[in-house]
Amino acid sequence: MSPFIEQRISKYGKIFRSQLPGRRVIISGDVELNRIVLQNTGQKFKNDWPRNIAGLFGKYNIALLEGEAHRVNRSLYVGFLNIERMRGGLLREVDRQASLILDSWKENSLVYFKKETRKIFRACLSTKSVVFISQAGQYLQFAFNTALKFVMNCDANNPEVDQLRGEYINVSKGLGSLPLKFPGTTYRKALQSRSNVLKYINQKVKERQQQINEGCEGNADDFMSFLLNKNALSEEEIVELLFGLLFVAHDTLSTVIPLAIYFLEGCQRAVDQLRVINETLRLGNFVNYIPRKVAKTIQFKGYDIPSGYTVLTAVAAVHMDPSLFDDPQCFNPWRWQIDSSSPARINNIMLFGGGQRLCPGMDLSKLELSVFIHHLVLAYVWETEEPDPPMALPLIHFARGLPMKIRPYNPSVV
Ligand code: HEM
Repeated sequence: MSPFIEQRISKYGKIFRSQLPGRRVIISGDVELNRIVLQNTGQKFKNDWPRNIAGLFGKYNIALLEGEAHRVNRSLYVGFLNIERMRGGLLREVDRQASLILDSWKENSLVYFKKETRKIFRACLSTKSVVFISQAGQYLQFAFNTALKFVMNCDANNPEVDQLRGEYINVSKGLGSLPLKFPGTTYRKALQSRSNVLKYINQKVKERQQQINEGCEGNADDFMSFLLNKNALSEEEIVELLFGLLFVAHDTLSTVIPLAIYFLEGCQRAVDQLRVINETLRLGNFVNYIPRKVAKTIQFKGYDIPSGYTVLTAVAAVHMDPSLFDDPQCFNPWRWQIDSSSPARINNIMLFGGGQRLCPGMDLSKLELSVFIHHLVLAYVWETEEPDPPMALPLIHFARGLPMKIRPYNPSVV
């Protein structure tokens, strides 16, 4: 078993209550309880958000909103990321961005993401921080550029894009740091970067609002125009919403794409059939657990689940549960085939949460992942240069940036 998979299993039991005084938390790796909790409660542990996350996300972030404010924000996300837009402009954009990245890979070259990343982010990162983001490299570029286009119609060749991406990397590092605001701390840098990005977006929103007022908006089918034309939120809320969407839309996918590539290596049948998305999401366990506040006391399998407690639905434990998935440590995309005798069931996959808070980016994520992998397997054959398994500390990263040797795919040779 790879250390990555071991890490994801060993952290969780089935159901247990935190023994620490004052911590009203139940951690659950039980599929049934997690399904009940995710489907029936939308409430999060609002006031208990770790301070670094609350500070960096801001008070208008959808994950921190409750009640009516959450409903309004969520309906805007869902309204924008609809199926027509996905099939039309979004699919074209994802396709274009994936081709741009993959066309730039040269015959027999070693795609060493750490180096690429160093080049891209030289201006804003220390050597130490390169290790942190090294897994992302070109995937980060792909996911970020795609997101930037549909969030605020900004092109990758815009000179401000590299700078903006660097600022977001700082924000991402801040999420995993201690909330210390002393000069030089990771958290302080992250707050500064958040404020730089907000200033940038604010400026763009003002420019766009003016264009709309003057009737010369052009045909930008992006989230910014969508929000401004809806007139449902204040300018401050719009800026925060754009900041949040840009973050979540690239931070997630730039990690999940290299996970798919990692699991696919040495699994030629899977590459041929490309039924890998569900299996990558199950085994990659990008999200550890999803929190919900218990609304009403219940008894469950001999456990008291008291009102007011937080249940951490340990979705990774469900995904690795041998009673739900045969040989759960094994990357086996065929378990998802309809005629498979294996008990894999799509509703046992909880990576995107559920109920009132089900991830609105779920379909877009699967689209981006599929299109990128589709272009990759049609254009190239790859092997990793040396073992570089993913590690979760707790954010997932590849220590060496998953260096790969690639050559063009030639069906008559392979
Ligand atoms: C593989 C990629 C992704 C994974 C694994 C993922 C996972 C999740 C999870 C677990 C939640 C919490 C759901 C809950 O509380 O029940 C969530 C929420 C959310 N996600 Fe994603 N996500 C991904 C990509 C995206 C993308 C690409 C977007 C935007 C385009 C996005 C936008 C959101 C938003 C706005 C929420 C908050 C929903 C709410 O609180 O109502 N996600 N995501």
